[in-house]
Amino acid sequence: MNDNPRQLAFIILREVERRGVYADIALDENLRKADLSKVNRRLTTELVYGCVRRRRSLDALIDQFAQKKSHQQPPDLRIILHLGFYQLYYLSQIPASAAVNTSVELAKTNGLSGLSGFVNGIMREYLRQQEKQIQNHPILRLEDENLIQTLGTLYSFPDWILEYWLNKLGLEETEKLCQWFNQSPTIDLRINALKTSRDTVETELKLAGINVTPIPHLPQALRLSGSIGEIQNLPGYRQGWWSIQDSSAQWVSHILNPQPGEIIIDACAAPGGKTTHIAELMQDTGTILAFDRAKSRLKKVQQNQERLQLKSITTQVADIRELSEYNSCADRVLLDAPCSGLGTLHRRADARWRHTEQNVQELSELQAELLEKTATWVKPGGYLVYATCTIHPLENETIIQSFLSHNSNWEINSPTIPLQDVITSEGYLKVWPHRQNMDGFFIVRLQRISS
Ligand SMILES: C[S@@+](CC[C@H](N)C(=O)[O-])C[C@H]1O[C@@H](n2cnc3c(N)ncnc32)[C@H](O)[C@@H]1O
Repeated sequence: MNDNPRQLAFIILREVERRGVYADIALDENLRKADLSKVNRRLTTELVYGCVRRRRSLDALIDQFAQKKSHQQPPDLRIILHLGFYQLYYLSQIPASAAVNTSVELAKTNGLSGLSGFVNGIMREYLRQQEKQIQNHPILRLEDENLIQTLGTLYSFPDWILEYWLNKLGLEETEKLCQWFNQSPTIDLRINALKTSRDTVETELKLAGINVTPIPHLPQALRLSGSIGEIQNLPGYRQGWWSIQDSSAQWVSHILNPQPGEIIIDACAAPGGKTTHIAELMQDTGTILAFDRAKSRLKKVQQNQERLQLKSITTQVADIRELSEYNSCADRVLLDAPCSGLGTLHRRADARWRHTEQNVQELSELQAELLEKTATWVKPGGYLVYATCTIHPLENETIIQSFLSHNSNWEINSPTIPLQDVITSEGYLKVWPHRQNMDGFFIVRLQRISS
């Protein structure tokens, strides 16, 4: 058992930085084993996600105050300095003395007693500089001559992502997007209209002391803010009144526009956020085939179907590239494609460091292959919705343009929705997070106009 949030954060960060474990998985596993108060759980979570997200900025502080560069420091010491600087630079509620003393303690308890004086010295030097700091001269020193590196140091993103955003959005919007991705994510609910109404859920949540606001233009969406506690304990969860789903993702099934009684294929369905939405929109009539190659994730589709008390979904574990049946048999197909998730960087602290231009390219090839395959399942006159939670064109526009260039029997069927400013002239729905205040998304509806 570990009841020290900083020591636990150190252990988790070591798993993330040195063994490559996903931050959310390492955090969940360790929090489950630990015996922490609610306050200390929150602090551990903040420290882990904060240090992972701000790694580049924290390294820049080490580079600025130590003689050796961050990557030359002993790996455990670097983690301890990240934790210390994160508290000093980003967490105003933690007294500086507590940040320094606990970091020194961390060095001593983790086999780095000989370097505890160095930890103390570097953090006190930071505080001395901070005292001297004049307004408009931030303590984090920026290399003004290179804009991408300046932004990278300040907002902690890799160069290749910043370069793309700068080209696409310009400086002002890029900064807004960086700031947006560096905040903690909000939680949106999608109300199960077959069980209850949005007003009822809103009232019940407010009675339970939760801050909640309806989201404009989306009839089933509510946004929660502030302290929420365990999701499973919120009113209506066990009764299947709602699911957690970001507002952007809720647009996908509305744009698919499934009709009662139809045959729908959800090609990459797990864990079932959109599959269950489709079933709800179809009044739970008709047939929904939900495929996914990940067996354990597909189980969640079944669990969600049971909790929401739906019955029209049939699941099948499959790599869809290997399915030979289903030719021209579906009224509508949803391809919610595997993607880099570059529109949801605020949700996964380490995602910005895991992806590379190379792996976006590889994903793009897989997406093109999945689109060719799933298009064969649609009846003449039927629809296919292609969606991703990335804002990278290689995974979005490029895939669709290439598909249309050699499939003349398909065209874009531009959706009419109340939020018309997110529909481009080509008919794509593109959500930029900092503009619409929701996850970044790309959605397009295609129609098979002839056989
Ligand atoms: C974006 S996620 C789907 C999210 C889901 N639609 C939802 O709303 O909950 C993409 C999914 O594609 C699945 N996948 C990737 N390649 C696949 C393939 N070749 N065949 C079937 N499923 C695949 C992954 O296992 C993953 O669950």
